[in-house]
Amino acid sequence: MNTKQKRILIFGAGIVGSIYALRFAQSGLDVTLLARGKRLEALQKNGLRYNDHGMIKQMSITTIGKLEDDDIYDFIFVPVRFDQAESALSAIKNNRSQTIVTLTNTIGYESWLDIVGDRLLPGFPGAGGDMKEDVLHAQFGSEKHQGTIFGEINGQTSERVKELAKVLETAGLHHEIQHDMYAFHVSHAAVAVGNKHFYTDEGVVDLETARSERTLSKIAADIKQNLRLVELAGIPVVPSETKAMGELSEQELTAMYRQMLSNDFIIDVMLGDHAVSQRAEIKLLDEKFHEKFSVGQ
Ligand SMILES: NC(=O)C1=CN([C@@H]2O[C@H](COP(=O)(O)OP(=O)(O)OC[C@H]3O[C@@H](n4cnc5c(N)ncnc54)[C@H](OP(=O)(O)O)[C@@H]3O)[C@@H](O)[C@H]2O)C=CC1
Ligand SMILES: CC(C)(CO)C(=O)C(=O)O
Repeated sequence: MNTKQKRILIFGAGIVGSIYALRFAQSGLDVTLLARGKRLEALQKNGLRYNDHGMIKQMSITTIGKLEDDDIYDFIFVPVRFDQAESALSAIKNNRSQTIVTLTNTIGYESWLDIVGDRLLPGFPGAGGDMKEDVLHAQFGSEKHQGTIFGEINGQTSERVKELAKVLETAGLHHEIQHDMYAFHVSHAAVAVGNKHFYTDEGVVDLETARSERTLSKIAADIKQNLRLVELAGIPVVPSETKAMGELSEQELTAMYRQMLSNDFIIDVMLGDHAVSQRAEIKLLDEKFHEKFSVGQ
């Protein structure tokens, strides 16, 4: 079957889901977007609105609010937050599609496998951004290692892995087939949970506080400690860019984050409107990471 004839569902219309849906639709792929609540209403009323180099544009994309069991897709992408993944997968469980690609932070697959079995193909998004008043502000990573990362849990290059690579190629997207997805996810989470220091009980700290020595030195210390815990558990830190972060001094990591926080796009990703709603994900990921990898476990 031609790649453009493959049916693709994006289950979840947040930032990552919207940007993949947009790119797939722009590339002529057969994509459907599942949304809920106010986001569903907005998509049905205005289409998918997005920022393109300062101009607000709109794309019409087939949007649904409910997935029927016999509505079968070649790939269902699940770009939801870690704290939402189990309920999203449970909502897909009875659908008869065979491949469910998660684009979600995680530190393991046990509960997901319990829900959808070996239909699970874990991945990680190669895109990021923010959503402001229902307008998507996002972009894909510009390097291969920042592309869409995916792979079978057993590391094999299965037919569906090859087919997914073709879909991403058709959409002109960087991607990397990862043979140790678990190591990738755990390594990535070890770094991502450092962002907990950007949160307060009310929301997100301001830019000045985020860039302060006090905040960044806590993030740097956590990242080093977390990556050490991953290695102590006998898990390789991947990719090499993440491993290299663990080898930097705390001062170097602090300087790296300060530099990142001088880029408007990264400021939006880490401290923008969406970061506020991501608090629950980072908190849960941090808790689960430390339950699993604390010294002595
Ligand atoms: N945004 C970014 O810059 C980056 C994100 N990531 C990771 O990618 C993953 C996805 O993130 P992101 O797109 O930002 O998250 P969002 O919160 O923007 O999107 C998740 C979307 O999924 C919807 N959703 C969740 N569960 C269901 C369900 N059961 N039924 C229907 N819709 C559902 C949510 O709806 P509702 O709002 O109603 O809950 C929301 O629209 C996360 O793990 C994140 O850490 C990784 C790198 C960068
Ligand atoms: C940067 C962060 C924490 C925010 O979206 C993220 O989700 C990630 O890279 O894993």
